[in-house]
Parts: sequence; C-alpha cells; structure tokens
Amino acid sequence: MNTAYIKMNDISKSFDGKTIVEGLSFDIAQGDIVGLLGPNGSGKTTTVRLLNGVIRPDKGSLRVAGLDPQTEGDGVRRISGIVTEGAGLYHDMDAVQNLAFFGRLYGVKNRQRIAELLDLFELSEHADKPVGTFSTGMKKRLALAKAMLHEPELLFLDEPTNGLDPEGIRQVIGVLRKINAERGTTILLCSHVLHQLEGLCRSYLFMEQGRIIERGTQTELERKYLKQLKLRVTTGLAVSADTAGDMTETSVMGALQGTFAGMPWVRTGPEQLEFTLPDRGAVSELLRELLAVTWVAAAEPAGRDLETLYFAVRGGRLK
Ligand SMILES: Nc1ncnc2c1ncn2[C@@H]1O[C@H](COP(=O)(O)OP(=O)(O)OP(=O)(O)O)[C@@H](O)[C@H]1O
Repeated sequence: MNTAYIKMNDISKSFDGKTIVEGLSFDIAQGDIVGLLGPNGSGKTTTVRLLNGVIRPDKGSLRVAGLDPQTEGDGVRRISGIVTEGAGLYHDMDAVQNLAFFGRLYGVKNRQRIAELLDLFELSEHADKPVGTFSTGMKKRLALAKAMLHEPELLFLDEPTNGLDPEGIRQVIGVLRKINAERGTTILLCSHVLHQLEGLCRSYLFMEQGRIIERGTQTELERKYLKQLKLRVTTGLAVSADTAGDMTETSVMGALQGTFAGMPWVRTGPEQLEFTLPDRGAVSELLRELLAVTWVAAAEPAGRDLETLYFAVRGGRLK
C-alpha cells in the first residue's frame, strides 16, 4: 500500500547548466511534520518550489496529494499554503487589507477568518497599521496568517521562525503544533536554525549539495549517529571529588576529569559531572553506583540535540 502524501522520485533540476538538485527521492505521509535541513544553497527552497509547481523538474516524477505539480500546480497551490523568505506582503496596506486581498485570491469570503488569524498570531491590535511599519517578526507572523487563510491541508514553510524573538518563535511553534494536532495539517519546514525545530518535527531530511544525505526521526538518527551517551549528573560526587569509591581524577587544561565505576567524567559545574556512557543501559548502573556513595539530585542526557545530530550526519565532529 502506498500511503505517501508527498512523493518525490528521482527528481533533478538544473539552472543555467548547473545542477541544483539531483536524484531527490523521498516520501512524506499525510499529517507529518518534516524538517528539511541543510546549509545555505543546498537546494531546500528549490525542492519546495518543485513541490508547489512553481518550477518544473528536468527529470523524475513527483506527486503532492495525488496531484502532479508539473501539470496541476494550481491544484497544489489551492490545497497548500506557503511562507517564503520574502513575505510577499503589501507594505502600504494594513494587516486586514493584506489578508482581505489574499483572501479574495484564495476565494476566502469569510471575514471572520481574518479576525481569527490576527488573533491567533497576536496581531489584532496592529490590524489597521501599514505593514511597512511592522517589525520583521510581525511581518513573519502575518505571512503565516496569509498562508493559512484558506485552511490549507499542507504548509510549505521556508525558515518560518527567522527574524522572530524567542516569544514569537514559541508562539509560532505552538500554532503549528495546534493546527497539526487539530486538523492533521501536513507541514514541510526548511530551516537551518535547528534548535527551533526540536520537538516540532517528527522526522528530518538532511540535504547537502542538492542531494538527500540522510533521513529519519530524531530517535532513529540518534541511534545511528550518537553511539555514546553523555549524562549530566548533579551529584555530591562533584563536590567531594577526591573521596569516593574507585574514582580517579586529573585536571586537564583546568577542567577536572576522571573516572567513576569505570565511566569517564568531566566536571561541568560545582555540583555537576558529565559522564560518557557506552549506551543507555549504563545509566541505571551508574546511578546505582553513585547512590551507593553519595546523593544525586538530577540526571539528564546532554549532547543529543538536533544540532549535534546535524553535524554528526554531515560528518562534522561530535561534542
Ligand atoms: N532560478 C534560479 N536560477 C539560478 N540559480 C538558482 C535559481 N534558484 C536557485 N538557484 C541556485 O540553486 C542553489 C540552491 O538554492 P536554494 O535556494 O534551493 O538553496 P537553499 O538550501 O534553500 O538555501 P538557503 O538556506 O540559503 O535558503 C543556489 O546556489 C542558488 O543560487
């Protein structure tokens, strides 16, 4: 059974004789939130433009919600919303006028929808101000509102949180989670601001030089790339570093380090040690050994963030 909602099959595209994407193949299921990650110029935006039918591939086939973007681009654009780098807003019109204008293009007649979206993105009190006077973050939020006017079942978001302050990022991520949970909206996000995607995307596609170099959920990628586990433990052992068990210690470049129960550690705070464990199974063993000799107030994995994974996938060095 083929359940792919978005399907790219061996897609290649060149501009002026230069290959921009090559042999792209991937599937996205309906209702999924997928992060398309890669450095500048790796082909993320080009991939989105191929999917929404703005440009055509030189080779390969693709489907979006059963439509072929090459011949049914209007159909794809009817069921999808897009946010690109340039927000595509009219600066001399106010927020309501912008949404009303684009609403007409999408055939959205319900004026209530505009009020709802302004409220959702906390722009109601700026509704009648010219968009030219908006901050970058406000424009980005209005661009997201514009993309959602016609309640699309699919969203293409190119750097949706760029230019937003931490509060704005949290708000936008919250809205995306909500529409995905309530309406099953499929979301494809391009970004290189990785920590913002953490906890939002269910899986990732890593692009480099126009190719997909890796894909998977965070857990799948962690299993494959992060062989060791770093565990930050707030413990009395960090305080009385020289008295416990079989622990040994040395100071290298000013950082206190040693081993305890055969597991290497470095001191990362007055009450904190960062242990390097061979696998998850060693966590219980370490905590048991620690509790036998001192107190433990907290233990949390470190270095398993998306950025660490990203560099691991790209062949960079691990923390
Ligand atoms: N219409 C075009 N004509 C010529 N070259 C293009 C065109 N569109 C994209 N490119 C080139 O294709 C490459 C990939 O661009 P693309 O915008 O897809 O990358 P990206 O991964 O989205 O980058 P960024 O993270 O900077 O947005 C770049 O070298 C870009 O200059």
